[in-house]
Amino acid sequence: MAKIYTFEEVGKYNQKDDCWIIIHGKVYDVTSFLYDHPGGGDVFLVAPDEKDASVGFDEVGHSEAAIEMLETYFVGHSEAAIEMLETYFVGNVDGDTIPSGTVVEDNHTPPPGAYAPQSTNLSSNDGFNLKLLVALLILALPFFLQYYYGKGNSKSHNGDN
Ligand code: HEM
Repeated sequence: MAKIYTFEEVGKYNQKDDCWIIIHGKVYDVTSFLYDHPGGGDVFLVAPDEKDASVGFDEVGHSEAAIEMLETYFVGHSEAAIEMLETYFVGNVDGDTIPSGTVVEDNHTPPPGAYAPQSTNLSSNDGFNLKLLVALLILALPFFLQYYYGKGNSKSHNGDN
């Protein structure tokens, strides 16, 4: 489970050699990015009560590449994000029933109602439909053969007559 930080805690990381920022409920350590950020380091070195940069980040209209870069600096969730999760909480999932290989990294945890399990079901449905089709074709094969040879025989009879 990713660590949870309070807004106040994040506000303390406000130095050039240790700088954190909050974007959409997630906390990022951008120290190593201060001098590389195309938009400059000043956007990160802000007053403690301005540490939530979600609006600024969105308003710039950052590229897909920039959004993917966020993961590199992820250190944990903000308290506000965790409180938001509680709003949508309906219950716990039985861990034993989750298929192996579907567990994701903490920083990729899908929000409630995410689509991953559904897509697994879809693909297994596709597999089932294909098997059903093949089985039906195999079952229907004798009828095709009978029809084909039956037709052929009757043709040859007609020819004889
Ligand atoms: C960890 C967080 C951030 C990352 C990884 C990031 C990354 C980037 C990248 C890759 C670009 C180049 C253009 C693009 O690909 O969109 C960019 C440009 C820019 N960013 Fe950020 N950014 C972050 C946070 C912010 C914040 C919080 C602000 C302002 C509140 C900001 C303001 C800007 C501006 C103004 C530019 C445009 C620079 C220019 O083209 O002159 N960025 N950022």
